[in-house]
Amino acid sequence: MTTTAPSPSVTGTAPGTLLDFRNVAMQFPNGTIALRNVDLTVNRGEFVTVVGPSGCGKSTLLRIASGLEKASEGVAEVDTDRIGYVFQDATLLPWRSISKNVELLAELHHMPKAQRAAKAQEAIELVGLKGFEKNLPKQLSGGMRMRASLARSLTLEPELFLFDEPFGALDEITRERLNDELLRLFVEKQFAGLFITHSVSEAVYLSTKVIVMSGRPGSIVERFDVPFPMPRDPDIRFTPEFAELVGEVSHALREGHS
Ligand SMILES: Nc1ncnc2c1ncn2[C@@H]1O[C@H](COP(=O)(O)OP(=O)(O)OP(=O)(O)O)[C@@H](O)[C@H]1O
Repeated sequence: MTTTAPSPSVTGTAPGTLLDFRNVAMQFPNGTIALRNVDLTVNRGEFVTVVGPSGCGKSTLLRIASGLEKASEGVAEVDTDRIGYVFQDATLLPWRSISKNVELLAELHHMPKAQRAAKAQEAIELVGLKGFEKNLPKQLSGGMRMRASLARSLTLEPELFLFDEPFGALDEITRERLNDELLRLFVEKQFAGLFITHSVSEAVYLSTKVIVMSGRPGSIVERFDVPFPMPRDPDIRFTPEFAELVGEVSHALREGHS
C-alpha cells in the first residue's frame, strides 16, 4: 500500500503505517454529511487521539477504520486485520463469566480451546482482573467491566486498537487509573492506537498525537505532536508544559467549533 512517511516509533516497534485515510468524506444516505477532507495516518508506535465537538463524526471515523462503514469519498486503508475495539459500553454477555467473556473473540476466531483459555488468562492478568475470572459482569464495577472488554480484545494481539470513548462513563479516579493502565499496555504490547474522547487532558496524557476536529461536517482543524516521552510519568499532568499543551488543544477545539 502507499503510505506517507512514518514518524519515528516511540515504543521501538517496526516503522510503518497501519491506517491511512486520504481525503475521506462521509455522506449518509439521508444526506447528512458527517466528514469531509479527512487526511489521517496512524503509524506503528503511535497513539493518536481525536477530539471534537459532539456529532462531528468521530465515531463515524472509527467505524470507517473498522470496516463497519464505507467512506463515500476518498481512500481509507487499514494495513492489518488484527484490529481491537473498545467502545463506551463494555458489551459483555451478562450470562457468561468474565473468563468466558474474555475468551469470546478468540472463540469466534476458532482459536483452539486450550490456547484461548491460556490467552484469556494472560489478558485477564494483564488488565488486573486476576481473581475475578468466575464472576459475572454484573458483579464487577464499571471500570472492571471496561478492563474485561480490553482483555477480550487483547487475546487477539491487535496491531491497531480502536477506542471509542471507552472511559467516558467512569468517575475521574477510575478513569485516571485506566489511562495509566492503557499506557502501560501500549508500551508493553506495542499496538498502535486510535482513540476518541471528549476530554482534552485525557487526549494529551495518552497520546503521541492529538487531532482536533471541527463541528459537523467534521474536518481536521489542527494536529498536535505530544512531546512527552513514553512510558509516561503520571506526574506529567501537573507540569506547566502539560497545562500549556492542554490549553492549546482546547483553544483549537473552541476555534474549530465556532
Ligand atoms: N447511520 C447514520 N445515518 C445518518 N446519519 C448518521 C448516521 N450515523 C451518524 N450520523 C450522523 O452523523 C453525524 C456524526 O455522527 P458521529 O456519531 O460520528 O459523531 P460523534 O462525533 O461521534 O458524536 P458524539 O461525540 O456525540 O458521540 C451526526 O450528525 C449523526 O447524527
